[in-house]
Amino acid sequence: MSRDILTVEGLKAYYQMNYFGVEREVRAVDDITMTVRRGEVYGIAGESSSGKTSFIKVLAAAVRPPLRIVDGSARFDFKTGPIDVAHASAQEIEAVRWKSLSYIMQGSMSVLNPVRRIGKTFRDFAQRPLGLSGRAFEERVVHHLSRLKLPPDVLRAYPHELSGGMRQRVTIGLATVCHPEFVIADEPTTALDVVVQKEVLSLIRDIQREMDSSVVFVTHDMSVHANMADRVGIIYAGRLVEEGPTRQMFFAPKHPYTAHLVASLPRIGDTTQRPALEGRPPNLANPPQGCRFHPRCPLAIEKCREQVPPLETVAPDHRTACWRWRDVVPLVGAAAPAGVPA
Ligand SMILES: Nc1ncnc2c1ncn2[C@@H]1O[C@H](COP(=O)(O)OP(=O)(O)OP(=O)(O)O)[C@@H](O)[C@H]1O
Repeated sequence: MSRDILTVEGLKAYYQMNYFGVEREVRAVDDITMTVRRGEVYGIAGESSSGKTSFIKVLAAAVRPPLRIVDGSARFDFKTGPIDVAHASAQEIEAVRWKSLSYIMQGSMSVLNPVRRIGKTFRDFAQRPLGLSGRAFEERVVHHLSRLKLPPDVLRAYPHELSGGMRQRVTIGLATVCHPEFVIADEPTTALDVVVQKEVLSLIRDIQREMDSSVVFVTHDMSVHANMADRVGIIYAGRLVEEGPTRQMFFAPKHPYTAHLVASLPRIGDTTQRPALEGRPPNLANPPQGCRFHPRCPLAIEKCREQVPPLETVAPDHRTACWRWRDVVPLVGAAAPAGVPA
């Protein structure tokens, strides 16, 4: 069995729309190549509309029109065999769904049917993949819920009868009850208050460790990455622009965009103005030539306007797509941002 459980190669997924006869293409995922290891937690960060959700929709085999896979592959190497979710049939996806590959979606209500009791939803999701029925199934679910600190009576409740934090734990329960090898989570704690957020994140981490599953999660909150991820990948305008071990990403970033994301985090006791990044992210229907970050980059030179920088390895496990990575000023020695372990 290879060390990597997921291998993404040259993946492109575009929204293809037709407005009154005019074709329009939004290049939300544009040539992403990366891997995720067994047992690893890989965090994906980037600002709004950079393509994070579109990317993980491909990984979660949840692509629906107008999003279409245009090129590349996303191959999982599960114990039951390999599967390229970018090209698999609905039946092949069905065979790995929940048992091998599961998805914690944005906003817990979207996955919970408001007119169905939680227990019924568990049955819909997990009974077939687990191959259990009756009492054995119920015992398994109740035991799993207890690990999530949820009482058995949630099974009789309707979603609206639970608090936001409980609903989110139910969602995590649904995504993990079959002990999947790979869990994908999209902003799993958005809309929760800080205390519940911490609880939910440590639950995901505990369950991941216990099951030795791999997790890919998306959040724009860098302090969550600092505390959860083994490695972090930064997406800018549909492309992976840097990835590396979490600590290095915070203290020795090699891409000016990552350096900006880290520098703009608040630091305890520091009241100086945070540097603002000028300009807006590019329109993905018509992205700029060369490096997509060049119109906003303080280090941009002529070459950046003309040539796309390849993702090159600059340190063990650390890759960046920047012609000027040697000139990116690291934050080593600076105070750790709030919420980031020093
Ligand atoms: N259903 C859709 N139809 C057309 N374009 C879309 C659709 N959904 C997203 N897009 C576009 O695709 C691009 C990437 O969006 P995506 O939601 O993947 O970004 P994101 O990084 O997850 O953003 P956020 O953090 O706000 O969720 C954006 O330009 C967005 O406007």
